[in-house]
Amino acid sequence: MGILISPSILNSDFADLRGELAKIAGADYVHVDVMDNHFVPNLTLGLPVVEAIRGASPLPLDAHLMIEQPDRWAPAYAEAGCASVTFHAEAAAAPVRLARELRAAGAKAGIALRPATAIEPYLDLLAEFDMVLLMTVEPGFGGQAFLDAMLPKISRTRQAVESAGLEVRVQVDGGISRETIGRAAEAGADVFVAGSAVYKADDADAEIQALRGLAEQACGS
Ligand SMILES: O=C(CO)[C@H](O)[C@H](O)COP(=O)(O)O
Ligand SMILES: [Fe+2]
Repeated sequence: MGILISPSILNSDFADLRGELAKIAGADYVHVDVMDNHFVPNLTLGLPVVEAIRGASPLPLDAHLMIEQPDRWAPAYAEAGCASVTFHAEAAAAPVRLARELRAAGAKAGIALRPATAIEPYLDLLAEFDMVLLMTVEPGFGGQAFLDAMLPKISRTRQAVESAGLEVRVQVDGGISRETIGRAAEAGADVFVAGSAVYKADDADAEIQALRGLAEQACGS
């Protein structure tokens, strides 16, 4: 299905979001980290800012909701025009019902797992989702080190997707850089969130293309 790069704006300059969005024109998505200070110990932005980002960038939005009660709040992100809405398995009361609501509202539905959450209970539900987001750091902050211990989970997820004949994307989020993207791609990830790596680079778009090249090389596409 091809490699997708979804830069996270978490560590960009929030005082100049329009300028920061313009730097990543060569990306496939804009990854927007919504944190509520309950599910994770950090507070970022919510629906009004997501709506403003949607108006300021032609790229599709990839919303990563690190919030409690996604069953109650997530559909509004689909209705606001996010192309993809991902909620955490640990916070959702009824993940299948919520995924169906997101799809009915016209968004792709994603389910995210913290590093310590096993993928196995969700494998029989894969057809309900367009994407599985495997966190490769503890959610809450950008700039953390990639957890190599997540590589077997990425492989098991990819194997399950393939053996079920599904077209579910496997997204990795946290610590993705030129140093780590190849290992994640080799394990089977095909959507890569990169925050610090992209926004710390002198040329964000060139960094996106470098990351894309390394991922393609690693998975032989
Ligand atoms: O969901 C996240 C944190 O919870 C961010 O998307 C992620 O950390 C991206 O930043 P970086 O590439 O710097 O790790
Ligand atoms: Fe994220």
